[in-house]
Amino acid sequence: MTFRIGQGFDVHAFTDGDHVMLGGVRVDHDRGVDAHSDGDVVLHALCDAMLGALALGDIGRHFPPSDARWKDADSRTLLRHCDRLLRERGWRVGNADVTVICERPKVGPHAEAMREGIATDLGIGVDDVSVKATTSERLGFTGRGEGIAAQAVCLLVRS
Ligand SMILES: Nc1ccn([C@@H]2O[C@H](COP(=O)(O)O)[C@@H](O)[C@H]2O)c(=O)n1
Ligand SMILES: C[C@@]1(CO)OP(=O)(O)OP(=O)(O)OC[C@H]1O
Repeated sequence: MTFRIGQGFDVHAFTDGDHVMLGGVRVDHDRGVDAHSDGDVVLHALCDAMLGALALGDIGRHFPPSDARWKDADSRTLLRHCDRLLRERGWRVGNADVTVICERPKVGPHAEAMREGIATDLGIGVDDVSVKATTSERLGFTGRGEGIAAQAVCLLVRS
């Protein structure tokens, strides 16, 4: 088999705080997110896409919320762990595409920094990583500003 495809989705509720972690980048905001780790929806969705591509389960299986090791964990650590799992099996991410869904914060000004960090962690080119954003036109939980969501797809190729 030459290719594998995976998709991932993650949500975190907003809570009190002054920043959110998105794609490994600290983004100043008037809310934080409720999470066991740093609550980075971009990296969690991407990890799930990578794991899903090889039918390796999900991040809750690999990094259980019941495990104190992942308390306040930097999600870049989780991403690099998932990358190792793929590479041990002879695969790497060919390209990945992530969409963040929220009214605020604005993601666009931070998208390049996210792409660069993700590309570094995955050992691939920045042109192989896409980070985009959309509002949900004020509809639903993201539209009401109750939480933030991200979805990701990735293609795996033989390393
Ligand atoms: N959190 C967000 C949401 C959107 N953007 C950028 O704004 C554009 C327009 O959003 P619509 O939901 O009205 O389509 C979108 O294409 C993004 O470029 C953003 O940066 N951060
Ligand atoms: C990342 C983990 C780590 O314990 O916890 P959370 O930060 O709460 O994030 P979630 O997206 O719910 O994924 C589950 C866990 O693997």
